[in-house]
Amino acid sequence: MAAVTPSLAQARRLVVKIGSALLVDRGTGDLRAGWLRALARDVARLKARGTDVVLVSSGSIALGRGALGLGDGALPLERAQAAAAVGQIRLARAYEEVLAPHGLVAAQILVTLEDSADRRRYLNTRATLGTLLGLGAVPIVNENDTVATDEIRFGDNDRLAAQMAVTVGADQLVLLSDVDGLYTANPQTDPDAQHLPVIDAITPDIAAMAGEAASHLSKGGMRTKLMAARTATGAGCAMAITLGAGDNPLNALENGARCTWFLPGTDPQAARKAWIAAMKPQGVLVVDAGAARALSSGKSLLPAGVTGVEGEFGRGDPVAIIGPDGAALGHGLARYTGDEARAIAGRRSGDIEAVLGYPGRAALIHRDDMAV
Ligand SMILES: Nc1ncnc2c1ncn2[C@@H]1O[C@H](COP(=O)(O)OP(=O)(O)O)[C@@H](O)[C@H]1O
Ligand SMILES: N[C@@H](CCC(=O)OP(=O)(O)O)C(=O)O
Repeated sequence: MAAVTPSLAQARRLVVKIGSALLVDRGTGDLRAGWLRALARDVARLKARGTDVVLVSSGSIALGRGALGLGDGALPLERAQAAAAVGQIRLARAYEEVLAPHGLVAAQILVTLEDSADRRRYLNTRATLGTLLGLGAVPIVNENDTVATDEIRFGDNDRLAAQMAVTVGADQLVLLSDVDGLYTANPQTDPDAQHLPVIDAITPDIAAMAGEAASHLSKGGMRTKLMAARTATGAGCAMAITLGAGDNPLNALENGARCTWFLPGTDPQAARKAWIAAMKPQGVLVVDAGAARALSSGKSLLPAGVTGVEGEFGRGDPVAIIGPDGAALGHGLARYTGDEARAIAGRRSGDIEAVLGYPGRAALIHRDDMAV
């Protein structure tokens, strides 16, 4: 079956990566305000037809270095972090200012690699981003450069953007770049390099084209974009690389501007269910017949339907779900600890606050966090 090339017109949830070079004029260190205003028009158009949009934007170091008089040379990590702290305020305000005339609210999200490696933090980030998108806001994501040391840095926003696409369950990720896609070789140095419009599998040949094998010293470029493509497509998200420098690059992409699409083998929901199903359960929830029926029709698991809880598990940990006859029904991520689950098992959701002494979520396992 021939795979269909994605179109931005079909995106339900879109993540767009915007690099420093697009946002900030290298010569003056100033924000490219006209370009950003045009991008905001693209975003407003997408939002108006119901597409959720998350922007992953760098630019904080580039915007902050001038204010601190740090010149335009390479910076040691601690100075880059200092510049980011100054520039991030300006960056967030710039997005707020260009989105506001379209009636759109900007939200700031700062994360590190550690936040996505830790399941609880990942689930919290996912929940907050989901709430923001549900409220119509436009999350603006960057690395939390203050706390990110080398070991816990994404280091480049290509991989951060792919991780965000996975976190929010995006179906499309667009990397706005200084090149209009992947070529058979670096087009800046090889005049015979051929453009590749669609990649349906990242084979060793494709990796070699991006210079992956060349040198561990070479940074950025296509290597991090291929890493991003692996992460995104593995989670069911299509990824495009397209030229970002012109005005309205998202509009241009939708109208057929040259790009490379990396195709996913699955969809985001199926990929997430497979991820949950593959986890080793830390505990067991036994449910009654009514709850078993509710789960098979795609509903969340409420504490009222739980008749037994086994094991010590934390919030966000995977647990097995067992029916009244002992049959394995599936896996899910618990929203309560084992002790909390034992306390609220068999109780109505409205009683949770009285039982625990603090308010909690209505479901013990949300339907999005379940593989049945
Ligand atoms: N096979 C390839 N196809 C396209 N670009 C390549 C390839 N190999 C290396 N490159 C280089 O990667 C660059 C894009 O990476 P980079 O400059 O880091 O992008 P950005 O700043 O947009 O994140 C291109 O301009 C090109 O010089
Ligand atoms: N987080 C930092 C650096 C991120 C960065 O340089 O990313 P990229 O533009 O993808 O190379 C910033 O905002 O300046």
